[in-house]
Amino acid sequence: MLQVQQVSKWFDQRRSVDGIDFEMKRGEIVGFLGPNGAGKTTTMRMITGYLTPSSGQIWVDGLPMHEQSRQARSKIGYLPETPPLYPDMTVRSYLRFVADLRDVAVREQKLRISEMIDRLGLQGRERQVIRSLSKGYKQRLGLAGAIIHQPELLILDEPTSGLDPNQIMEIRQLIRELGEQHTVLLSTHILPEVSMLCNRMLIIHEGKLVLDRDADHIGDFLHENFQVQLEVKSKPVIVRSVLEHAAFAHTEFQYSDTNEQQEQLITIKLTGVDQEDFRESLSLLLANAKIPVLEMRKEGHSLEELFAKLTTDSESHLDINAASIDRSDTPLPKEDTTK
Ligand SMILES: Nc1ncnc2c1ncn2[C@@H]1O[C@H](COP(=O)(O)OP(=O)(O)OP(=O)(O)O)[C@@H](O)[C@H]1O
Repeated sequence: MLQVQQVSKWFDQRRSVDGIDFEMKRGEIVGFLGPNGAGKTTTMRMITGYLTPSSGQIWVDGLPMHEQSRQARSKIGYLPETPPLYPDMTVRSYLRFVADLRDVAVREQKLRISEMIDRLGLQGRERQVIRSLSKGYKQRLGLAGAIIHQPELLILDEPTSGLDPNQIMEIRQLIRELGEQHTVLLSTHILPEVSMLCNRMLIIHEGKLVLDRDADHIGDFLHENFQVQLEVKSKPVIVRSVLEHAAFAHTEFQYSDTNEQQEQLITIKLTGVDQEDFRESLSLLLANAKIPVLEMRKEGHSLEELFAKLTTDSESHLDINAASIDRSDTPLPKEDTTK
């Protein structure tokens, strides 16, 4: 669906994107991660034809962007970080305007606009002026505008940035639904967002692609053992006696009252002996011992951890050059934790 071949972009004397090379297959939802200024937006703008690469080539569904830009662009829907909305237009008039711009046949426009309004949950707001929409609804409208011409490839630049938690959940759900019909490339700063929405992740750092990997295997990449944060209400002495003999994890306890016989809130960090999920064994163990669990949370990996690993450890087990990206879908060998 998309081929990005050795693409670079120079601004004045500075190279912002440096030899990026990747492909996307039809139906994939790919997360594009990177810190501020890494080159995500610049890469996305080149893919959408808004910027011309200084070198390298881009192909969309077999169409070369450098030769058949108009046809290639017709296959793409693009939602920039700030959607290009006109505040004085109404929702419906904006969609009609974008439909015209995107060459949707006049006879089809009415039906297509109604479809967008239904699909993006904009019912009842057709006549509302854009400036009075909430940020979440503006984002829905931006998405509607991005897909009104039925593109095969959808490029979303930080689609949840600046939204409140409820709006974030709603937009993520919409992206999941859009992913059923479109190939999607979405940029984000949020690592869990990639695990939630994407089946693959690309990481860009200082203009170079440093990781291209199946989204399920980020934990494997970090060589991290499974971790759980637990909150229970009990006597520390009881919880210790139950958990300290558990073979699957090591424990770290935190509680305020030093009297071990005093019932209290106890926070426990459990680190597995390997990457296996031990939550089921843990629940059974606690249930058998009649220890009330107030919260059990799987610990995630932060993007900061991942970047730290990529940039500081890169020499030891990851080649940071775009030419030798690790594109393995199989877990890397486990780290020897006995050392
Ligand atoms: N039009 C431009 N002229 C000059 N430099 C630019 C231009 N556009 C981007 N850059 C520079 O290119 C680099 C990459 O910027 P880009 O916006 O692509 O990063 P990003 O990963 O999208 O960052 P963010 O997450 O902050 O949006 C930055 O150093 C930026 O200053």
